[in-house]
Amino acid sequence: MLSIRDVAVSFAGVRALDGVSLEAHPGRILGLIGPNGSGKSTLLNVVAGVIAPEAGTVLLDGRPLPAGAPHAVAAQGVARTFQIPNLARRLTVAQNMLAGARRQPGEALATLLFRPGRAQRAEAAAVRAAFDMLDRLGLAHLADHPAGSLSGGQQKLLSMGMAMMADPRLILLDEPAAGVNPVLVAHQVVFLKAMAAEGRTVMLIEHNMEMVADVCDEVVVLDAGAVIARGSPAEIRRDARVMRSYLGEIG
Ligand SMILES: Nc1ncnc2c1ncn2[C@@H]1O[C@H](COP(=O)(O)OP(=O)(O)OP(=O)(O)O)[C@@H](O)[C@H]1O
Repeated sequence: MLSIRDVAVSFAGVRALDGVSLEAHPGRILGLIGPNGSGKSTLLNVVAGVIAPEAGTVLLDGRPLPAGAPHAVAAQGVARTFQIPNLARRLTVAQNMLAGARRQPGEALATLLFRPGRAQRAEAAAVRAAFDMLDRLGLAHLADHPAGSLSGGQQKLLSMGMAMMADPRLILLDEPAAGVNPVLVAHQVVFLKAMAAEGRTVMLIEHNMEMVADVCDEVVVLDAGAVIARGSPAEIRRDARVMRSYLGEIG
């Protein structure tokens, strides 16, 4: 379980997060919504260890996640995607997917020198896992294409798969549906539900309210750096305060 407790962040004296607390549970998908500038990305960056909060803690399964140390946070089983996918555009789709795999034993020099068979087996398993993931995402037919030649939506799907290759306990997604056509959003929905069904905790920032309603078990609404509502997607749609702060975007 992810527990965010009383997290506060300021930028040059401006409060971006003002004592935010929330919980996200394994096997469930939590949506984080709110108007532009309400602090959603900042909160994601705190959890991912990119921003060290000036107050508050983030716990994963009861243990504090290191603050301001993204690699250490990733090593605890936290993966994320970005608004703009972080891909090696000239490498193939399959090579990108492989790069998402958790450090393989083959990368350790000692293993390579003294246990070459083990390193080879691990590499073969990683290649299989990468192709399985491409299959799940409906991208297998593009395996040999440069990642940069994919559509924006396909790149977002690829980056989701890459994040999943590390077998994370917690996955953080920043606007996966933005600029993506409805067919690929439907792929994302199926994929995210499957990830949650495997017992992972999923937290996503999303402006696409149709996707939020479709995929999220629970929604937390931020406004001006504070949580103003939480509940099921249906409850959030009925919340008058949310409607007031968020009317233009909730549709
Ligand atoms: N690196 C930064 N330096 C200064 N101010 C920042 C920085 N990052 C965010 N902010 C400010 O913090 C507040 C919260 O921003 P944040 O990006 O977290 O909001 P958001 O809800 O993710 O917005 P959006 O939906 O537009 O992505 C905003 O007022 C923003 O201008």
